[in-house]
Amino acid sequence: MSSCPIAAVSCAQSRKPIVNIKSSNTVWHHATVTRSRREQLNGHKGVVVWFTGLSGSGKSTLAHAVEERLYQSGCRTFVLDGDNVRHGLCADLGFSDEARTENIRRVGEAAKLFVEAGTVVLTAFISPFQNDRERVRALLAADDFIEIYCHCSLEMCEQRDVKGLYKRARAGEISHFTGISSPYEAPTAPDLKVNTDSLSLNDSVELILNLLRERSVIAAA
Ligand SMILES: Nc1ncnc2c1ncn2[C@@H]1O[C@H](COP(=O)(O)OS(=O)(=O)O)[C@@H](OP(=O)(O)O)[C@H]1O
Ligand SMILES: Nc1ncnc2c1ncn2[C@@H]1O[C@H](COP(=O)(O)OP(=O)(O)O)[C@@H](O)[C@H]1O
Repeated sequence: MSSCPIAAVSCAQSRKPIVNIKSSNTVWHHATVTRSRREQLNGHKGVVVWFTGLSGSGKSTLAHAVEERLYQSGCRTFVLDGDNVRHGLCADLGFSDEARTENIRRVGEAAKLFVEAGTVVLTAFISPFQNDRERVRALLAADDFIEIYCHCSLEMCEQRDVKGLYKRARAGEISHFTGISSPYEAPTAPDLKVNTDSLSLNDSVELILNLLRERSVIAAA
């Protein structure tokens, strides 16, 4: 279960938050409808399933395919997707290292709210920096964050070029493009590594669902 929110705030303060907490005269209001009551109602626990990988590595495809399966089995789910979130919550952010760090910080906080709501939230962000991903993990209880590394070679991602962005990045039309002119730090100890350049979509989905069963997020098949 989630830790005391006040403890989470002081923990964030000790880790030097990227955005200073400016609203100092605020007091946490405790809900009577708690996370555990919501989870009881939903029949499953809340969790973050965090997909990371290069553009075109399969994050969105997998997040939505896994969501579909979870939805069909009666789970409360939501996908937070990089492209979509950048149309609203993070519309003010570009692709510098600092902007990506702030993007992931905001998404981590949003994902934490979904977990409090007892939801299985699936996030599809490149999230290229190990520190940023670790900071999100640290926001949550140990069981509440599952990191899935969508592993796919740059060559294959470029070959797929789902949105034509690699071609434009190679032509110099897009700067700071991950894998070309901006770094990607691969996870050193992900909860699961899915090789999307060799596995089928179905097999990849099954791997992830098996992990969710193992972690008791969903009932055994
Ligand atoms: N410069 C640059 N580098 C990488 N990606 C770019 C860039 N410009 C636009 N895009 C599009 O934005 C999507 C990535 O956004 P994210 O929020 O996931 O990025 S990050 O986590 O903050 O690094 C990414 O989506 P995916 O292809 O689904 O990963 C791209 O469609
Ligand atoms: N095992 C797999 N898992 C996910 N996507 C796959 C897999 N095999 C092939 N693909 C294809 O790779 C592409 C991944 O694109 P997308 O999901 O948009 O990536 P990302 O969200 O990481 O940018 C899609 O065209 C998808 O059909």
